[in-house]
Amino acid sequence: MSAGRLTLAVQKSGRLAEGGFDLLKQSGVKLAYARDALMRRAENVPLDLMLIRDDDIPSFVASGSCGCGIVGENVLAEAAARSPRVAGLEIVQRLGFARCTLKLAAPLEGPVQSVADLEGRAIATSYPALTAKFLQERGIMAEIVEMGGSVEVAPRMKIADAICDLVSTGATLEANGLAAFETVLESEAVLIANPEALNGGGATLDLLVERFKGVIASRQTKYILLNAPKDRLDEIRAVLPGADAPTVAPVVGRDDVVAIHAVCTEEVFWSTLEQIKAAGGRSILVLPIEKMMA
Ligand SMILES: Nc1ncnc2c1ncn2[C@@H]1O[C@H](COP(=O)(O)OP(=O)(O)OP(=O)(O)O)[C@@H](O)[C@H]1O
Ligand SMILES: O=P(O)(O)OC[C@H]1O[C@H](OP(=O)(O)OP(=O)(O)O)[C@H](O)[C@@H]1O
Ligand SMILES: [Mg+2]
Repeated sequence: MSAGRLTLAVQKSGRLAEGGFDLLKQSGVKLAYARDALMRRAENVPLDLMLIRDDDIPSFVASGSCGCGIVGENVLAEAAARSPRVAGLEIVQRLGFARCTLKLAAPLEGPVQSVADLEGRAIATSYPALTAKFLQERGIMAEIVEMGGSVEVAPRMKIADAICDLVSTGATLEANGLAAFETVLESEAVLIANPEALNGGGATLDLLVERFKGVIASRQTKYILLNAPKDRLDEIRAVLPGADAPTVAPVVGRDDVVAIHAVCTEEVFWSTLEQIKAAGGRSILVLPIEKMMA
C-alpha cells in the first residue's frame, strides 16, 4: 500500500463487481490493464482496487487492510451483527444498485404463514446472525440451519420449514413454491470507509463520493422535451416528475403551441408519457443526462 493512495475493496466478480466497476467508470476512474490481477491500479486518481469476495469486504475495511469498500448492506449487516469493529464502520454513501430484500419465506399453503408460526421450526439461511437477531427481537425460538447458497431448495429437501434469503424479482421464490411473509432488511450497495485506514487518501475518498453522487443523480434524472398546447401548460407541468421550473419557449408559426424543456429529477415512466400525451403533449423526447453537478 503506497502512502497517499486510497485502497478500495470491490467484489472480484458478481453483481457488486458489475455495478461497482460501472460506477467507477462513469465517475471517470481509469484502471490500468492487468490480467487476472487481485489489485487494480487507477491511472488518473491515487486509488488502488483490491478485488476480493464480497463476504470479506467488511472485515478487510474494519481491520484497516482497505480504507474503503463497496458492499451490499445485507453482507455488511450480517458482519456487523458478528463483529463490533464492523458495526463501528461508517456508510459514506448509498449507491443505488444491487437492490434486494432479505425476506422470510415458506412453502405456499404450508404450516408457516407468519412470523408467529416460526416457533419451534427450522429456518435455512446464509444470514444466520441477522436471522437470529430478528427472531430474538420477536421473542421466537427457532433452529437456524446455515447454508452457503441455493437456500430456496431447503424446504423441498425437508432441511427446513422456512427460509430467510435475498429476494429481488421474486422469481426464485416462485419457482420453488415459496411465498414471502416478512421483510428482515432492505438492501442496496453502499460505500463504507474506515477513517483510520485512509492512508492519506481522505481527499481521494471525498472526490469519489462527490463523483458517485453526481453519477447516481444523473442516472435518475432525465431531460424532457415536448410541444404542448399553451392552454394546457399547467396540466402538463403537474405531471412532469420532479421538474422544478421548466423552460417554456415559443414555437415558430404557432401561437397556440409552446415548447417545454424540463429536467425531471424522478424516474420517468411510460405512464408519465401517456399522461403528458393525454394532456395534449406531442413530439415528446426523453433524454439521458450524462453528468450533473449541483
Ligand atoms: N437477485 C439479486 N438482485 C439484486 N441484488 C442482489 C441479488 N442477489 C444478491 N444481490 C446483492 O448483490 C450482492 C452480491 O451478490 P452475488 O450473487 O454477486 O454474490 P456472491 O455469490 O456472494 O459473490 P462472492 O463470490 O463475491 O461471494 C449480494 O450480497 C446482494 O447485496
Ligand atoms: O428474487 P430473484 O430475482 O429471483 O433473486 C433472488 C435470488 O438471487 C440470489 O441468488 P443468486 O442468483 O446470486 O444465486 P446464489 O443463490 O447461488 O447466490 C439470491 O440468493 C436469490 O436466490
Ligand atoms: Mg458472497
